[in-house]
Amino acid sequence: MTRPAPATDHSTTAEAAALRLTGVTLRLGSDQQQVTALDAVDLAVAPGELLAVTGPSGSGKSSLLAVAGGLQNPTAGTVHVAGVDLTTLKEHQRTAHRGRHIGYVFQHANLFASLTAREQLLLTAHVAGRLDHETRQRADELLEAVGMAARADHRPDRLSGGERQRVGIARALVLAPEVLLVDEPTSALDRARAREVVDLLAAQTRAHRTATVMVTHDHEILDAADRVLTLRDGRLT
Ligand SMILES: Nc1ncnc2c1ncn2[C@@H]1O[C@H](COP(=O)(O)OP(=O)(O)OP(=O)(O)O)[C@@H](O)[C@H]1O
Repeated sequence: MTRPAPATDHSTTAEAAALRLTGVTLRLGSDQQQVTALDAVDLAVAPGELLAVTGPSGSGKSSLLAVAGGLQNPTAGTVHVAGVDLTTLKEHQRTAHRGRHIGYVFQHANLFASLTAREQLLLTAHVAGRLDHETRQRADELLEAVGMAARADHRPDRLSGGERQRVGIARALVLAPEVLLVDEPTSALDRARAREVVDLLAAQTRAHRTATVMVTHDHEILDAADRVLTLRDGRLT
């Protein structure tokens, strides 16, 4: 399955954005001790764009991913993923929409110990009810693309940290999501592996035209992003 060439123009009109947050505020905690984790955030990410979001500890980075991924409903504002406002959906509809349109890459790859690299991808497809010929083929293509074809039958205990992270990236892409949310992908890796992983993320973002948001503390990888935004006290600048 080939998609059109990546857009070079990342100007994110409402229509073009695969992910769009408008006026998103998230308040957490009790009435007495309320924290504004996100404060009137507006954000639009286009297909094929890698956006890096950085910011100090407690600035709202995890909250941003949780809201963008539909894991947390904002106190105010709208969150459009692939044209649908997640905040208007019922819980089961949101879960279904999330599964269909959003891929996640975590800080640690979070692979199943008993499954091979290929099986990690196939399980994701199976859970989504999409373990068909096309998806199996896509899984093999992705393992090839992330340089893991030769180790597709290895379990995680026989893979390095960087290799596990590569499998995690391939797994996040197996259902061809429009939006890819990435949480500190390099924090467990040495410099060389971190560079490989972020370059791979950038390449896959372009190849698969995902709108990718990567939260990171790691300033050395920011050059791989098309755009860098900073969160401070829940405000995005
Ligand atoms: N469940 C919660 N209840 C109350 N406050 C919370 C809760 N979760 C997070 N917060 C607060 O919301 C703010 C944003 O937290 P968040 O975890 O999004 O920041 P972060 O930038 O991801 O931090 P880090 O880089 O340390 O992971 C912080 O002030 C945090 O203390």
